[in-house]
Amino acid sequence: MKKLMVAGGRPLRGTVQISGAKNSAVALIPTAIMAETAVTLDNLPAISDVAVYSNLLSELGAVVERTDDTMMIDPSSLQSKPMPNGDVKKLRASYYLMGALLGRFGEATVGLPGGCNFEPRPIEQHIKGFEALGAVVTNEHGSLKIKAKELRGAKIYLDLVSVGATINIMLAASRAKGVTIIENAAKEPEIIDVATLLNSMGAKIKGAGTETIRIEGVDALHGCRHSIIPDRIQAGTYMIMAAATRGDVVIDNVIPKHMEAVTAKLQEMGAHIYEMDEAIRVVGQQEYASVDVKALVYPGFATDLQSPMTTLLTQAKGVSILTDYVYGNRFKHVPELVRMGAKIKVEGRSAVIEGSRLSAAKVKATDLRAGAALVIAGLTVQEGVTEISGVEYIERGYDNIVRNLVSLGAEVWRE
Ligand SMILES: CC(=O)N[C@H]1[C@@H](OP(=O)(O)OP(=O)(O)OC[C@H]2O[C@@H](n3ccc(=O)[nH]c3=O)[C@H](O)[C@@H]2O)O[C@H](CO)[C@@H](O)[C@@H]1O
Ligand SMILES: C=C(OP(=O)(O)O)C(=O)O
Repeated sequence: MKKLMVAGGRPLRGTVQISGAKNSAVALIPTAIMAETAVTLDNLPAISDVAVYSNLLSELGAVVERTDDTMMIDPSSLQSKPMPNGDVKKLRASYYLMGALLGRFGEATVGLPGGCNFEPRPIEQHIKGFEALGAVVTNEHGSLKIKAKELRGAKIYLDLVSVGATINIMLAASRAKGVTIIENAAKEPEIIDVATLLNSMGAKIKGAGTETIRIEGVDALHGCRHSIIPDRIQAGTYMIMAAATRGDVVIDNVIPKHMEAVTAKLQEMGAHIYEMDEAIRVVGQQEYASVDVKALVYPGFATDLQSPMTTLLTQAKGVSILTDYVYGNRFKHVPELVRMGAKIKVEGRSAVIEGSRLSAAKVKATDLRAGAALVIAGLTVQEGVTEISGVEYIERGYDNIVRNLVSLGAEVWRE
């Protein structure tokens, strides 16, 4: 089993380049299969979720060519075949194959998704959307079989704000007859990124990034070239790392607007932040004030940064309360941080975090962002080496994390 070793006590200094966004990439790759000609994606992150998705597309018969951070997807000979098991279970975003295959072929059979399972993550809103568009959905031995004689536009009011459901409905509705309106849609930047690609492919989508999205179905979609937006969660993680190690880091290739909730919280704690056009500099301080954080849907503080933020809050004076309104049980990092000396209690959907000194320990990442939280903890420890297992989770979403941290002066290696 691979392990990540972190010898802490060194302030991070220098510049880190942020790759394209995982949550965009894993939606844009399946979106590409709706075209009749090749789609090229630039600024692709080097993460395992992307590698797994590339295998899924090859399995379906697409030609996929990858060079550096570019992926060419030629889906002209792709077919809709059942994908009940195997790689679909390795990542959450395999659910986008449902909307993409349904849109292009009128049918899809896809196993229920895997990914980070920090709590049950139902997808009934996706199903409600497919059904509203005229599909019949059945669950057969853990796979969803989705079939439509004809997809028809519909008005769909989501019961809750869901990134996955919003994108999945956008995908299928792009090829439906007539107009679909999604109300109470998610507003995450990744949704705008998917709508931008779809529109470049010939779709007619308006309102992505607002709570009402209007999709006018079209008869066919074609290939194009698209550059993926920067990963705001990786960027936020490096911002938190810079603050936690009392370092001075320029986080480059970011959209500062996407980072506002993190920037505001770090400033409230006392960190100094300088925004540039496409970069953010974080200058850490020796002392931090405790703050309360509420993880919410965008533009609120991202739930995906909740675990990294938990670690930073152990470095503040006094008691901070961090509440996750998106995933109320996303606290698997807490017992591991407690092993490292953190004083944290979970109460309902909140973590109550008291400032404390962390020490090196053997800990286990059980999901992607829990892994990031442990890396940050390891970096803040003054003496000793923190040994983190479960590295495969971290590799799902952090592009070249070891190389990046080493270039910022950290002592981090794989074993
Ligand atoms: C691949 C990807 O982009 N993953 C992101 C996406 O996940 P994902 O798209 O799975 O998350 P959603 O936005 O759908 O989930 C938000 C909340 O709604 C609930 N829900 C969602 C759908 C549904 O049908 N029923 C239901 O109850 C979920 O359990 C959760 O409590 O958004 C999450 C919230 O920002 C992020 O943490 C994930 O990193
Ligand atoms: C939860 C996450 O990813 P996924 O939805 O792909 O499991 C994440 O990126 O933090």
